Amino acid sequence: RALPTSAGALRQRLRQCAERIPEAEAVLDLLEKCPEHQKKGSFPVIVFEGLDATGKTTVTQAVKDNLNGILLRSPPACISQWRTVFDDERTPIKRAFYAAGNYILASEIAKASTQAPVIIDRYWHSTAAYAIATETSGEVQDLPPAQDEVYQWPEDLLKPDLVLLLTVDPEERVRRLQHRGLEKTKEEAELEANSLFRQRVEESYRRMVNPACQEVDASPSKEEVLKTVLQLIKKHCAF
Ligand SMILES: Nc1ncnc2c1ncn2[C@@H]1O[C@H](COP(=O)(O)OP(=O)(O)O)[C@@H](O)[C@H]1O
Ligand SMILES: Nc1ccn([C@H]2C[C@H](O)[C@@H](COP(=O)(O)OP(=O)(O)O)O2)c(=O)n1
Repeated sequence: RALPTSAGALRQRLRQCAERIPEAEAVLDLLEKCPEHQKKGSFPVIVFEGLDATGKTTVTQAVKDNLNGILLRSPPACISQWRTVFDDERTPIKRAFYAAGNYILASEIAKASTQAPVIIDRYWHSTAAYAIATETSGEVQDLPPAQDEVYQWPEDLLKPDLVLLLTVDPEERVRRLQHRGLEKTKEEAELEANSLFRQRVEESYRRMVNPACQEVDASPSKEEVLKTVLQLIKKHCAF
């Protein structure tokens, strides 16, 4: 399968292409500096997932301000300048890059969660959901069955305390995309053109387990969504 699900597997894949792609060597160097099996600090780690334009950037910023937290994202800033290089590569190499981003992010999370609540814009669930949706075609019924191991969290990757999946109804999502007009990744362009792909990504998010995502209807106003999210955090994360 295209998605490597351990640090060892993704390192091996990056090593195989490092001679041809110098950026892969650079990612490997950064990975090397991250100790394996990172442990969380005592502050909660809260992840926001969802399709493009569901409001992740908006709500993560607001939650960060509200909780005096630290905001992180996957892929992390230290490798995001190489994103365009890997987005143009074959699927297995591209997936290894995003997977590596999550492992590098884990060491940032470990450190930050000793200091303050950590809010994260995309993490493993995004890497998995986009990979699964890209490898299948057609309807959500054609996805791997619900109990398949592709929906499992990697054993050696730091787990968050809470994962909130933001969903908006399709009409509202198109409205938000149109209002924004930022440059989109190739995959996001396809996503817009192909609503079946969008459905497969969202259904894959819903099937993820250990930890599973908790779905939040992000169609209401920014204030309403923030209120709902803060209540969920209060309920699930004692701090
Ligand atoms: N609850 C909301 N109601 C209406 N518009 C919103 C809401 N949340 C975000 N938006 C707008 O929708 C667009 C996409 O939001 P953004 O936070 O960038 O999403 P993402 O990070 O998930 O791609 C932005 O123009 C943003 O201002
Ligand atoms: N942790 C992550 C984050 C993004 N990806 C991939 C999946 C998609 O191809 C894109 C989506 O990223 P994009 O830049 O559109 O995300 P935003 O909505 O701007 O936050 O990146 C990933 O595989 N793993």
